[in-house]
Amino acid sequence: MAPTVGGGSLLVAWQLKGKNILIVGGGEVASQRIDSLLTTDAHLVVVSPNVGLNPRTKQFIEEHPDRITYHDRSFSGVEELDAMDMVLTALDDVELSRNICIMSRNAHIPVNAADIPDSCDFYFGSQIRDGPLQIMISTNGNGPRMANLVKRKLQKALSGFEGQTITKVGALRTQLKIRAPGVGGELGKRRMKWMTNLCNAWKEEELALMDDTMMQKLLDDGWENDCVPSFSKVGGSRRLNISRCPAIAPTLGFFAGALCTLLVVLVRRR
Ligand SMILES: C[C@@]1(CC(=O)O)c2cc3[nH]c(cc4nc(cc5[nH]c(cc(n2)[C@H]1CCC(=O)O)[C@@](C)(CC(=O)O)[C@@H]5CCC(=O)O)C(CC(=O)O)=C4CCC(=O)O)c(CCC(=O)O)c3CC(=O)O
Ligand SMILES: NC(=O)C1=CN([C@@H]2O[C@H](COP(=O)(O)OP(=O)(O)OC[C@H]3O[C@@H](n4cnc5c(N)ncnc54)[C@H](O)[C@@H]3O)[C@@H](O)[C@H]2O)C=CC1
Repeated sequence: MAPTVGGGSLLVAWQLKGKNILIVGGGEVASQRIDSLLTTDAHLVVVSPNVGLNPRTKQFIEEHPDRITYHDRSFSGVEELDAMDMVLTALDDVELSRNICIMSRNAHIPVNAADIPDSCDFYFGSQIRDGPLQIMISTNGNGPRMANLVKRKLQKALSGFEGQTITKVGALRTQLKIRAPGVGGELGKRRMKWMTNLCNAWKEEELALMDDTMMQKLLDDGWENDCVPSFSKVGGSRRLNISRCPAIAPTLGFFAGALCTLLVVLVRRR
């Protein structure tokens, strides 16, 4: 398809640690919102009568009393928005949802209403998470179910090692920044070039297998001499174990199982 200019939305990884999020409603959709927001280290305030709570919402409230403040009542008015950094409605009452959107906008607080796309400042999307790797699939309001189906396709294309690989690369970057501190300038350029070369040169599993000793050697022999040594040169061995993302591994396991079955059938036919 031809690239479009306009009509899209900005895809960002919104940092919400320590922010206050108000969720009005406690049903099925609210439970999905809570699930997504708990990953962000935000503080959640849920306002919803207990009778309407979905079992998962109830469970989240019980399991995370330090992260979720729960008010067993109906939405009481604009004062609920005080000190909020974000507002979400997940209600079976579209009029109330619309009013909360208006209040939030007047107070300059970003708002999402699950039932009124036109009133949302941002949309949720289908997500794939593996450690620090976060992939969001958005159809920009056109087909939420389609977002879920595209996610399944993408999950099959992933190895399941990406999360661990990125975690290790992150640890190496941190060490490199300690060894060669400073922002920007020639040093910054050199750091970026070296990291790019390493990520390009090593296989994904090799990066995932990096341990502290290998990182030390990489920095001593590689960074200090402005080169990228091979995996084996810094003591790497493929016999070490790497763990796959459980959400992705079963897919691979299924295909491995299917392949074995196919081989057995072919051998028996002969
Ligand atoms: C605009 C948006 C606002 C927002 O929620 O931020 C919105 C709005 C609405 N969704 C509705 C329906 C459904 N939503 C889902 C599922 C998801 N909806 C999600 C996001 C979004 N939904 C935002 C746009 C995202 C985008 O376009 O990419 C996902 C991706 C993320 C999440 O919610 O966390 C999550 C899948 C996560 C996953 O499984 O991976 C399903 C399927 C299912 O439940 O399996 C159905 C039924 C089938 C269908 O309609 O497709 C209706 C009622 C429509 C009606 O009455 O007919 C509205 C309101 C309207 O459209 O008027
Ligand atoms: N964005 C999305 O992904 C989707 C959106 N929807 C829409 O989202 C809305 C919510 O859907 P569900 O969570 O399935 O509904 P639900 O019926 O499970 O939950 C509604 C919740 O709102 C609470 N509530 C009602 N009046 C309230 C008030 N005055 N104050 C505080 N809480 C109040 C109820 O107690 C209940 O917890 C629906 O309008 C639906 O059309 C539905 C599916 C997906």
